[in-house]
Amino acid sequence: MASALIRGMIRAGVTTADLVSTSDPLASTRDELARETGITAAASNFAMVERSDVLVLAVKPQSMGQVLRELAAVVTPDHLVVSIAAGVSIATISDALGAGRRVVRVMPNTPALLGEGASAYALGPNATSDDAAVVQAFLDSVGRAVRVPESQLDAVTGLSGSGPAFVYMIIEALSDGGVRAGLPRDVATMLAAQTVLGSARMVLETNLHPGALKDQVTSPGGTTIAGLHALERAGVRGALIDAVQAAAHRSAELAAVAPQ
Ligand SMILES: NC(=O)C1=CN([C@@H]2O[C@H](COP(=O)(O)OP(=O)(O)OC[C@H]3O[C@@H](n4cnc5c(N)ncnc54)[C@H](O)[C@@H]3O)[C@@H](O)[C@H]2O)C=CC1
Ligand SMILES: O=C(O)[C@@H]1CCC=N1
Repeated sequence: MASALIRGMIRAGVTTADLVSTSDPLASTRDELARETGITAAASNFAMVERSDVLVLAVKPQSMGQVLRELAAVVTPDHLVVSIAAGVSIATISDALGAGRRVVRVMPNTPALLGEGASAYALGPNATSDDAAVVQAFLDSVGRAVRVPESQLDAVTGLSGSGPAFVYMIIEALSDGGVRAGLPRDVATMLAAQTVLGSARMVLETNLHPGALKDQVTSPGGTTIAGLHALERAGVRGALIDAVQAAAHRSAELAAVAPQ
């Protein structure tokens, strides 16, 4: 996820490679990212803190405890700390880093790589309006971003954080449908992906309700209503609601198991 954000931000021109550093205990990971993007690889998290104003914590929730312990001695109120870890609360991060630390919690998603991310963020009690502006600009450069109360971030994680995987599965299944109906795989996958992309843009750019746009496609006694009936019989709406709810629930569970 960090790689997608770094590449997306440099691609958008909101920062330049010489202003970004990465640290990762896996030398191959940090060196490859540095080589491919032109950013600097730091030898340790400690070295990163010394040279940075904004620290983005992009490790697995299960690794956050260790990282926060490493950083506690060196992070000051002069740093803005941005966490993208699912399920790790602002209170957990603030408690580990010490009083007065400026913390923002973000839930991005991987299409940020292409400037099409969907992100939400919440401010910790010491984060300033300038910090909000920095994070908003950083996320706007890689897609759309919205500020929410922290209590909504598990729901965001279930919807847009995990959502790309749900959509990829839908695209793969639509492509299977095309193949089942006789199309070559490459044609089917292109048509499926472009149909999802175009439909998403229709929702965002016409501001019409998705149900109204659905009705525009659906002729009386036609092909679309036959397909919609099959989807309703299979419970697709319920399955997608369950998927988002399950992922949101898991995000809340990670809060309990994450940094110890
Ligand atoms: N993958 C996704 O679509 C999204 C992930 N996230 C969050 O982003 C975070 C990272 O997830 P991924 O990028 O998928 O995982 P990843 O496993 O691809 O990346 C985590 C990186 O952290 C490094 N790392 C481990 N311990 C470290 C330490 N002590 N110091 C510095 N680096 C360390 C690992 O070597 C690895 O390169 C997670 O907390 C996840 O919840 C949030 C939104 C979307
Ligand atoms: O699966 C995960 O835990 C991460 C968080 C959101 C997307 N991927």
